[in-house]
Amino acid sequence: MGTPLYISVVLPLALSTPYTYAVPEELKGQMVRGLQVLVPLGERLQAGIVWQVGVNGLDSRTVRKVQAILDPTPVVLEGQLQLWEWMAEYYCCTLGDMVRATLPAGLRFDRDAYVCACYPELPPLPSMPFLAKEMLGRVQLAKELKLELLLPVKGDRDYMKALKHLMDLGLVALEERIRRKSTPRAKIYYQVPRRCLERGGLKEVLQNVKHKGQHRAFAYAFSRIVEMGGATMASISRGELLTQGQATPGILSALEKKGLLIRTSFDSAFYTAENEEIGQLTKLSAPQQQALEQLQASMRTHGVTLLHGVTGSGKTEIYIHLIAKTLAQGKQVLYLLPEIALTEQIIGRLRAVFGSRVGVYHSRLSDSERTSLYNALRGMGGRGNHHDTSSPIPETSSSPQGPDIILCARSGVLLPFSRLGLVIVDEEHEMSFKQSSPAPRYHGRNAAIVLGRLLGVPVLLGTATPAVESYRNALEGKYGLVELTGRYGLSMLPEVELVDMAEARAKNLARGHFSVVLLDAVEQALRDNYQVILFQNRRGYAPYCQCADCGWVATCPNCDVSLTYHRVGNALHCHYCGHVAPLPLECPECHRHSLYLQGLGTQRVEEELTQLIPTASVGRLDLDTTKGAEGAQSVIGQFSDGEINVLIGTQMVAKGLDFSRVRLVGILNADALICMPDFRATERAFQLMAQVGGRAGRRETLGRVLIQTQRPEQPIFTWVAQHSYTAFYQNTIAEREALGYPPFGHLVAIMLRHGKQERVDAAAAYLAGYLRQQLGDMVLGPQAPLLARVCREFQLQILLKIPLAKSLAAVRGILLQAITSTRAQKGCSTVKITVDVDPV
Ligand SMILES: Nc1ncnc2c1ncn2[C@@H]1O[C@H](COP(=O)(O)OP(=O)(O)OP(=O)(O)O)[C@@H](O)[C@H]1O
Ligand SMILES: [Zn+2]
Repeated sequence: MGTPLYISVVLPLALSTPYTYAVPEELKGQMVRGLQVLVPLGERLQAGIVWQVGVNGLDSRTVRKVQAILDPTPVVLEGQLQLWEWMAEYYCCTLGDMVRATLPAGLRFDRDAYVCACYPELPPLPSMPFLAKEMLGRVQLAKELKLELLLPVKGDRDYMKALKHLMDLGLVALEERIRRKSTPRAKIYYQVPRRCLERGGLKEVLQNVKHKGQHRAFAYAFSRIVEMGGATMASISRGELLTQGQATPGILSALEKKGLLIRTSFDSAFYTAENEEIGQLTKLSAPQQQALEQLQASMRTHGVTLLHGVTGSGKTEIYIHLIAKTLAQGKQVLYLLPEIALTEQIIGRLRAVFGSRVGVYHSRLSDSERTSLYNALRGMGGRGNHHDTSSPIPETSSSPQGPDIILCARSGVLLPFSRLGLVIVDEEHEMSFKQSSPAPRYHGRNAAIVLGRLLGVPVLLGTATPAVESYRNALEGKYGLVELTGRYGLSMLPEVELVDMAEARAKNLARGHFSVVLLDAVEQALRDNYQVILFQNRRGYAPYCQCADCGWVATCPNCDVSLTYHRVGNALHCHYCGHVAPLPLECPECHRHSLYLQGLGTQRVEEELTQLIPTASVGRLDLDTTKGAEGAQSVIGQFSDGEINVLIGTQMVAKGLDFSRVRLVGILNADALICMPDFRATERAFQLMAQVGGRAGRRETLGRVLIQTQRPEQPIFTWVAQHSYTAFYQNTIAEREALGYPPFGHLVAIMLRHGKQERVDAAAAYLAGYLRQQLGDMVLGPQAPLLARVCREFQLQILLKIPLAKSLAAVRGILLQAITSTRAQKGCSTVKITVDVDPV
């Protein structure tokens, strides 16, 4: 026996610290950080990640032993572990939260409970309740049964009592077994090699293929891939070839042998095998070239560089040049985007240059595709499921290190990187980079900056409307700053005009929610064969259903919020809990028929517009139309192809879309953006208006933006109209400084929730009192948030406003103690308490 070795292990549970275990002699040589191991916890076995190797000062008699190593190589790399540590500390979450957020399903383990018979032949039995007898009979017959199969409902009390009775008699035993989460079988896809797609390729192939079935199957695959844009990375599923393509497995393998089909395990949305050469890069304009050189210089001296370029200045083109340079050094690029649903355009632009070297990691991928990509990145390409012999992933010729460019929403920062060379955060100002639930409640951009620092990789933030925090960091010299003040080529920033809706109504120059000015502009644009985007940041038809006589408003029974009327289904919906109710025929309070719909949602905009301008062909882009897997893509695609000429949408239409024929952008109700009780309201409103307006006139024709408002005198409209980010910034930063808001202080929001009001009240009062003793007037509240009740739970919020001079780490320490102490109070243990650092 050598000297004992102890390790600490992070378990995917809500535990604040890793647990310590002893390593058996035979496993000692293999212990490294990031390995996945099996350890005992209480009565059960649990998979966990090795956190520290060599923990001192332990008593070998009390420490339990590691049972097994579950994967031969680390599933979490060193850089990831360091990021976990930072995130858990900064965002007040547990390392267990990090495990759950990081590992794809195919690398996680499930626990199953089995009820096993203890005797092959039953001994004479005492008399027992009927339920127990019946249960014993079933177990005895099967020898062992999964617990969930034995109980009619999970945790059913009577059944659990009967089970306990049998266990006490020693007739059955409960056993826990651990197994790898099953991942669905990886699908097989086929691609057509590049040479066949080139001119004349098909003809030549078909001349040389004599077999009729092969002929047909190949022609089918070819035509489908041409339909998909003829890109070499496009792929078609085996299932489709077998059915629509009328192929047989024999035909497919013959075509494969001839090199006419290339087998891959990945959907084209993912990445494919061929290691293609880089396509042609666009030639940068002189200002773009200069910006590129400035960026490169800045990235040598600054960890983070902000590229502030107006809408349509060609930031994406500059990224592409930087990516090409990074790939040329044999390194990877992480490209973060706020919302993966809207990224088809950007994927297309990157694939046009980098082909299959682009990989996309998003929620539409199946568990097995995600696991494959994760494994490929950690250097275990193609063999990710080696434990699961029942479903071998077909061999692919992909490089073992996975794609070189990884396009992803915020969770991309959690992936394993072994040769990262550049991180790009596109549209860095987007507040959707922040995860609000569940923990870790992290900001993707900020986590990316830390990741860059940990790995020694430059981080590039790009946007036309920087977050106030980022711009300040740039002005202060913490970040490098490169600016592009003009659009690419002949394109100019659009002309912005305000429409006074109060005046329009008074003069009878409004129809429904449209001013006549806006209607005329839409008609004119359509007549000239241009396209239009209309922005209204609310989905549904109308946000209120109200009684004109008694003032009653339809509200959600589970949440403190009015119900939104949706035309589709003619019903009232809660946007928070999903509750749906039919539209009442009369007011439930006063029983008169005076109900009317108030307010404006995208469906109503659509309805009014089609009535007012019947020639318009309208598409809608909001959460309701994008729920299906391809929803957003199909609306965006139809608009790109000109099948529709008016696109109506929520903030989704403000995100980096590049359409060549949009001449007009209309903002229907700008006031709804501005009058929000939030210190970030002005920032969000400015960014939204500048971004959505920035979709207009992106080619030669001058674009026009019409903003409808009741209060045109507000300064924000001047900043938007003059495209003056600087004016916006100077005003906003002064206001933030005066009030001590970020970036002049940190905010931490503590939310308490419970089904009973008195429980939340008591817990919040205690917690706030505890915090106030230590932190004084940094503590605000408790107060009811905008939504005092959501999903039948009452909510109270305590806000910490922490000056920059104060150590955030010290405050977090106090906060965690305060929460522990609150949970220990009588009646408070079931109150849910969540902490959100830097909430948005
Ligand atoms: N050097 C170039 N050569 C050819 N086309 C270019 C060049 N630079 C930009 N463009 C074109 O101009 C349009 C706007 O560029 P791009 O989408 O890259 O701008 P952006 O700064 O990313 O815009 P936004 O911030 O509004 O999303 C695109 O259609 C792009 O292809
Ligand atoms: Zn609700």
